[in-house]
Amino acid sequence: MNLAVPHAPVNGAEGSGLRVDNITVAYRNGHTALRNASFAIPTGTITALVGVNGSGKSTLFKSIMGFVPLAAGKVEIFNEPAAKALKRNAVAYVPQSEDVDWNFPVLVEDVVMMGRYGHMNFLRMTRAIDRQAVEEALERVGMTDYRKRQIGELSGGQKKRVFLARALAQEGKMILLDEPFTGVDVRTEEAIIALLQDLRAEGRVMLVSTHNLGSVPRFCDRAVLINRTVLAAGPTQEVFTQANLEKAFGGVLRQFVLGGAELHADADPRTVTVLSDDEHPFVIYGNGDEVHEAKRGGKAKK
Ligand SMILES: Nc1ncnc2c1ncn2[C@@H]1O[C@H](COP(=O)(O)OP(=O)(O)OP(=O)(O)O)[C@@H](O)[C@H]1O
Repeated sequence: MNLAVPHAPVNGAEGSGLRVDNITVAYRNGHTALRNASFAIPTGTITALVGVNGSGKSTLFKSIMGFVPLAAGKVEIFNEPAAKALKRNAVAYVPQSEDVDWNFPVLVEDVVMMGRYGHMNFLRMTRAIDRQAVEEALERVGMTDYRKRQIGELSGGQKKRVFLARALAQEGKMILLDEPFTGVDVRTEEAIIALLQDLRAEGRVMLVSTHNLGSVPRFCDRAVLINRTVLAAGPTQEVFTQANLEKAFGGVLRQFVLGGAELHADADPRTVTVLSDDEHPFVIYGNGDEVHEAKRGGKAKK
């Protein structure tokens, strides 16, 4: 297990993407949502951000984006202070659906164009290069046909795609995605995962919060487990273990184990363990060393 420590080394050959160094975030009502949280992730990777409701995932995204102030600690992006990287548009943020006002009357193509604002001058005159970036981004998420639709008229999955397109149009080297799979069907989830994998191949760095535990080992190289602080962070194989998930989720985690005569006709001692916080479960076969993808739509029993 690779417990997060301040200044944890990032993988040798890869560059430093994000370094969260001992941050504490307290809201105005006095609630400390994160305390002494530290982890580091390299470029060219996808990192899962996992934790129970209220564990501080959205707070972490907002503190990286500079939307909430840090009471202590610092965030570095691509080896420079976060504020500097944010100013040069290096970070794109796809917020949780609940954080967006869908009644705001705006066309799909205008939402995607917002990703270009940081590339424009203060008059926000769109240039051919901006229009081309919007077109390419819409094409990449399969939403070209919806460009003239009002954003509020789209389904949950379509809205997510549009916000992904906005992040693409921004050309951010780092993309933060807050629960991109919530409320989307399996096909859209697969499409989003394929897109994230392409972006990883381009050398970008992505931090993705999700409750779909079963999907994490399939597409995330790394995982950060949080509950008001970072409990564990590092490569998925080392960090995304039953013991760490139990630590992160406590009583919220549902678990059932199949073994003995229920599973085998012989004396094979191996078991199937299903862990879920009620989205796609995480299935472990054997003694925890072998990880198998969860069967889609499966639900764990208490
Ligand atoms: N603006 C705010 N003012 C005060 N407290 C807040 C504010 N936003 C969040 N909190 C509190 O901070 C804690 C962390 O919230 P946060 O939204 O970061 O959790 P989360 O892990 O993203 O949860 P979920 O999985 O439900 O989205 C919660 O206890 C929440 O009530």
